[in-house]
Amino acid sequence: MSGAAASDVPELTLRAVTVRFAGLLALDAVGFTVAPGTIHAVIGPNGAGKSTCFNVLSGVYRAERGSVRLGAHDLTRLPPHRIAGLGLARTFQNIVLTRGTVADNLMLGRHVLTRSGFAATALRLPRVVREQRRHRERAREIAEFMHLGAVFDTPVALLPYGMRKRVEMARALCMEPRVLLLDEPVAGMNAEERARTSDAIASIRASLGISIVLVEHDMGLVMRIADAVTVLDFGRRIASGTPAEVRRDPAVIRAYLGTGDEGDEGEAGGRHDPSGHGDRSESHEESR
Ligand SMILES: Nc1ncnc2c1ncn2[C@@H]1O[C@H](COP(=O)(O)OP(=O)(O)OP(=O)(O)O)[C@@H](O)[C@H]1O
Repeated sequence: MSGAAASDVPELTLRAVTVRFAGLLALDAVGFTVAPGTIHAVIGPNGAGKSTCFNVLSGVYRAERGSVRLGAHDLTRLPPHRIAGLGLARTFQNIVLTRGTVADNLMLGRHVLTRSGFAATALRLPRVVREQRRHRERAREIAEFMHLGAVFDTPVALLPYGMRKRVEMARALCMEPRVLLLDEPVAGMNAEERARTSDAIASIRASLGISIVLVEHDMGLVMRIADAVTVLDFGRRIASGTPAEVRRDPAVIRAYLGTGDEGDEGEAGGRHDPSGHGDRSESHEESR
């Protein structure tokens, strides 16, 4: 499937981003760069600041200090719809679609790109009908690409959980983003759904050439598909590099296992093995 030309995908850069909630430093001068066309994972134990980072990138939270840039554009003070309009689409961790068919949900994603105004749409002018048809064709193409072609006209409520999460990803792709933010895309999935979604993410990068920023607790997935990893702990960037580099970084191992003192592991709830051999995805399965 065709997507953004590689030259269209700009670098995404966070510089010294600081976010504070009533005195708590959720992000403390965090910076990293997402190279065009790469999968960049942001990992870290619970409460490390990953979601806050995503919310700053998508304009939901505003940085107290620092900046976010997408190529020539300064996103730091822009509202979410302007950021989306510049080509940054996101999925949400806890949203499970329940309404409409797959096609309806994907067409919502096309809404950002629709030119016709309310009156023209209500009057069903020929050019509006043509535009709608074009959007629907593209939505179907994206559905096929995400292995959802067979259920294009099926109500999402009838689909299994893993497929609904893929519909959400397809909806974000329907915005024709240059950067896709995926917030825990495999949380709650069983092993088969995880494998399918992981393949889908890898083919988005390979076929569309867009950048992907990924927050994920499933270390196996991160180690398999990420090109670069930024590790946060208590709001600070403690490491960055390739998956192989960060998995053997002593600061990362300490962060995931607690202080390193014996018997400390139990207390460090939510701290997991960054090696990718044991991950907490099993607990997600239990929680479904
Ligand atoms: N809206 C908010 N108001 C107050 N504190 C917040 C808010 N959002 C996040 N925090 C706090 O900021 C810190 C970072 O939270 P954040 O959700 O970004 O971490 P996380 O790495 O995404 O964690 P998890 O893996 O559990 O989702 C935590 O201490 C959290 O309690």
